[in-house]
Amino acid sequence: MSLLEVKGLTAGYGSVPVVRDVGLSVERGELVALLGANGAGKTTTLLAISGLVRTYQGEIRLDGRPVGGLPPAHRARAGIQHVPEDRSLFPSLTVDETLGLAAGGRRSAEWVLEYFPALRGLGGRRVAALSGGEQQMLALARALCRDPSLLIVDEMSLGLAPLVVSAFFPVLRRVAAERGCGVVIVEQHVHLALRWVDRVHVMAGGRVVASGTTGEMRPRIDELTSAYLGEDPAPAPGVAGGSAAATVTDEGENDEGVRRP
Ligand SMILES: Nc1ncnc2c1ncn2[C@@H]1O[C@H](COP(=O)(O)OP(=O)(O)OP(=O)(O)O)[C@@H](O)[C@H]1O
Repeated sequence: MSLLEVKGLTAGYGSVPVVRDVGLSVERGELVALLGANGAGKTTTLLAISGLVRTYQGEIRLDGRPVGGLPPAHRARAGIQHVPEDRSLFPSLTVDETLGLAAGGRRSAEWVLEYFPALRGLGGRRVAALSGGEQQMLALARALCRDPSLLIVDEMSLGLAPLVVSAFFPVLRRVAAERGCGVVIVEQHVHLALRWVDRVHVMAGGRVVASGTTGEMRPRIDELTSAYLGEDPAPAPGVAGGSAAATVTDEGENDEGVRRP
């Protein structure tokens, strides 16, 4: 049984469906990328999985349990954590306050900081004073504080340099492997995603038009790019990967050298 199974999902805004008959799955410990050009329906699909937009038809199962009828807060309790495109952090809170609120006093956020050690030195800093990379780290760390079984990350790279983004992938791989959670990422850097994820779903016009393992999709990258994906804002030359703990303290810095296993 897959961790997440989505079948025949039709969802949208008001009375207008914008994604139709979407099917996808995520296994435990797996990184899955949702790729597609602007407006393809990636964000809407993720929002529908989290219960944040209207679903007209279809099935969403988490660990075999139907969650499609549950309100967003119940889906979150069931194990779904969503890092939205805008990260939705509170600018006036400090890093410690943000993580403390997310942990809700139930458990320490200490284990989360092992994945993001750069946040340790920033505990008293307000979100508004963090760099874009640090804010993304905090948004990911906040989501992990709830120990999700499914982590959804929309546009992880938005506003960040490819070098910074490449530092997050090995961390997510480690999280998935060590915590056994599934991770779904919308990523605009197609080549970067293909270097790190296990499986890919390509969306166009509100539908999933291609799916496969990274190994299956890599040889099709040119075909998929010209048909559906548009231009890839390709990673900077020489970006090979990042360390398994995000140490980005400012845009443009990371540890390099760890490749996808
Ligand atoms: N709040 C909304 N109300 C109505 N239509 C919307 C709304 N948000 C998005 N849409 C429309 O839904 C379609 C899919 O948008 P969506 O944001 O899901 O695509 P996307 O693949 O995530 O694109 P991008 O990469 O640009 O974020 C687009 O045509 C978009 O204009």
